[in-house]
Amino acid sequence: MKELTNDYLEEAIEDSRPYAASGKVNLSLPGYDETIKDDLRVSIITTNGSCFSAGNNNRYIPMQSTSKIIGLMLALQDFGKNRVFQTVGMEPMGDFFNSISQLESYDTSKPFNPMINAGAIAVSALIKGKNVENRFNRYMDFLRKITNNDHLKMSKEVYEAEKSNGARNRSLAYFMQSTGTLVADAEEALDLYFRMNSVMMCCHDFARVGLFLAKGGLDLETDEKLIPSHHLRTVKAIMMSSGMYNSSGHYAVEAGFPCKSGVSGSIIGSIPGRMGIGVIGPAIDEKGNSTAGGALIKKLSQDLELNMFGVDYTDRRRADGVG
Ligand SMILES: NC(=O)CC[C@H](N)C(=O)O
Repeated sequence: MKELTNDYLEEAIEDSRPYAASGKVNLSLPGYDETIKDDLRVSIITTNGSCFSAGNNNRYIPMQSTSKIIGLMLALQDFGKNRVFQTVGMEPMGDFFNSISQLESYDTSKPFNPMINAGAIAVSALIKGKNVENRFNRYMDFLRKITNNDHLKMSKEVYEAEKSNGARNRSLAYFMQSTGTLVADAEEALDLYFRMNSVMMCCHDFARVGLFLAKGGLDLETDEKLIPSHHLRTVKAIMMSSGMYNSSGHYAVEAGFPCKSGVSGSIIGSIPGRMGIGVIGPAIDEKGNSTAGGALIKKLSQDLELNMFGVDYTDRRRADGVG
């Protein structure tokens, strides 16, 4: 096993950076262009509080789909598991995250899971509050506590881009309104969903979210328990089965811990009882996952023996030049 140090992470980044070449930057996001294609950064925070990081950018990027795990936590808090999973399924979809056809084919009363767009929009409708503003404030309060970062905020530019590029998400929302799946008005659910996607975070913040899930849902400053462990377990299980969209099976095998990606090139990883990982690598594959970031996640799993299903000693011997 490799030792987790900043130097090790710098090496791991250089090994993984070439994978950016096979990805594309999501040009619909403000500030995203080819010049950032090779960016790669990682932060790791262990449950005993040690921080490690590497990469030469300290970029704040939109959460995009990594927001789906925060929305799910709030909905679970507000309504409990049974009610949430009456609205949204818990099964992997095996198709693209914004699929329209799958919405009708599985069970017309609910989307496959909360990690795809339709599922997250349905979950947004469940978050309590007297209006969108109030619901979003609850989201931000929770997120600021989780990350211990009071400065987090939404980017207006990203939010405007989400709205103007949101035709596909509107189709999903209005379809769900027609079947009675959405418990709020479609435009309101979408507005909250767009805002949640547009919150800007840095790599350290993403790692903090992973750590929060890994370390029992504690406020990192006060040790106050912010969410019951059984909800965290649900969120991590759903991340494992669906967090990397239709590559989730691949990541379950090759990384072996819960991850959630976003089309901004963000990945949150959570290794229960051990650490949270945040990765930023803006070039993504056709499924919406960071190519260099994904390679890095898999490398970290192997080198640091993070696979929850057991360590592959053959790989270790190979890495050590034995056998
Ligand atoms: N996969 C993602 O990160 C999806 C977020 C994107 N803004 C969308 O709604 O389609």
